[in-house]
Amino acid sequence: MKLHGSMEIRENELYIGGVGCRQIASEYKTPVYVFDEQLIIDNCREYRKYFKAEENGNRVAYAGKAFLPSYMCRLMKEEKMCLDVVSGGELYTAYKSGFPMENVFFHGNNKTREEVEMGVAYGVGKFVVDNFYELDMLEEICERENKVQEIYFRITPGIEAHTHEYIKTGQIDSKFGFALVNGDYYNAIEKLKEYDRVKLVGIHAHIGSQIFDIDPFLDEVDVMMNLVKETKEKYGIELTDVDLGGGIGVYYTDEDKPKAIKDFCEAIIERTEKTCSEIGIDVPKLVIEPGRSVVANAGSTLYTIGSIKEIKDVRVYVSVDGGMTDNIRPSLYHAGYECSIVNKMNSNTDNKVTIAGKCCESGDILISNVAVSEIESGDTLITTSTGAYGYSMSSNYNKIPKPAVVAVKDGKITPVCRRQTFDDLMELEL
Ligand SMILES: Cc1ncc(COP(=O)(O)O)c(C=O)c1O
Ligand SMILES: N[C@@H](CCCC[NH3+])C(=O)O
Repeated sequence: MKLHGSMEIRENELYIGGVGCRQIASEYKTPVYVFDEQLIIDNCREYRKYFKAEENGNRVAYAGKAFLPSYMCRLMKEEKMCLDVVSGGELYTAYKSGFPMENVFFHGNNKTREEVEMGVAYGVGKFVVDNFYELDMLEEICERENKVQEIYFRITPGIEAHTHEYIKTGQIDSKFGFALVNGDYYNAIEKLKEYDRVKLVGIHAHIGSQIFDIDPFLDEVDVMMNLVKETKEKYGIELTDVDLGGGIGVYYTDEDKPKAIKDFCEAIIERTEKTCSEIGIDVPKLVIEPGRSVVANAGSTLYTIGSIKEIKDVRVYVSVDGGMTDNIRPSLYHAGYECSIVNKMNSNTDNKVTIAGKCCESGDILISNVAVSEIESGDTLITTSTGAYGYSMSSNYNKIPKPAVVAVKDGKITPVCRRQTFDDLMELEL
């Protein structure tokens, strides 16, 4: 198992942020998500530095869909990050946490009237407008509220990225954005002539998630810069901002070969400058929206092992006290993970087992055929890289309460979210 960020082994036991994993498990019970705060901070600083946030005024917007308790909103504010939100719930969390609303990008392919009204009332920096329905509604609400709203158009650039079918977004057949091929982007620009409350200042695209190859991002840069030029020439509209979305892949298992944040940012900036100079336009302000690459490796999940079932000549099922309710990604995307027993870090064997969850679904398998040390019931198992799309996609299937979340740094544990109780699960019932 690869050690990320501040992880270290002391006398055969795994420590994160200077805290022993057994201590966390015993104080907070299991399952529990553990976040390495310093690693989140380091990732944000790396992004801001190499994306030239200070130097060029480019912006790095953390994609809150990956993990957004108010703890993250506060941390992102401290780290001078912007925020990408996609729903009223995320927007509300940011607002209540005191996140500066002018640094919020409001996404979503079907924002409701209530959400659009909320965004306008809170004063979000940019609406990333996805479709004609939203554009009309936003103009009408801004007119009523006597406000002017800066917007980006989300476009579908027609770029195929190599990633799981469910997390591709940039291809032509997509529910997101105004397509270029069918002329919808140009029709949307024409529509702006009738409107004076929405002000188009930029374009946005997002080609998918968990992408390792930089080339599709560079193709995206070219499409976007050419569109900036065309929009100016055809319509006289000066687009000052280009938002390239998120999607940079991370390490889950040794099959994944991610690019360093530095290399990714430098390649994007270099290509933008080159293309802009070739086609003769000013370099716009760039925005990127990383989610996974900010928090995935910083998060881990601790479980307690219960039943161990050996089916001779077939498989050994090792069941934990969580599963698809706290990590849906293996069932949904066949995502791979690594694991270890937290107090047997130096004693791995070749014995292969399958780590199963406790849900009433045969597909509730967290990791298949993984080699771990000798396992006993009661051991604490860690799965790493669960920081992105783990807690945020968790559910109460089988009426299983959501785990607690803690952050660790410099030997201290900070509670982030409390564990749900059975009473919480009945709270909505009338
Ligand atoms: C519009 C948009 N921006 C940013 C992201 C964040 O992507 P990732 O977590 O892969 O960096 C996503 C999710 O794929 C997205 O849909
Ligand atoms: N939730 C997905 C990624 C979707 C990204 C959001 N557009 C995952 O866990 O990989």
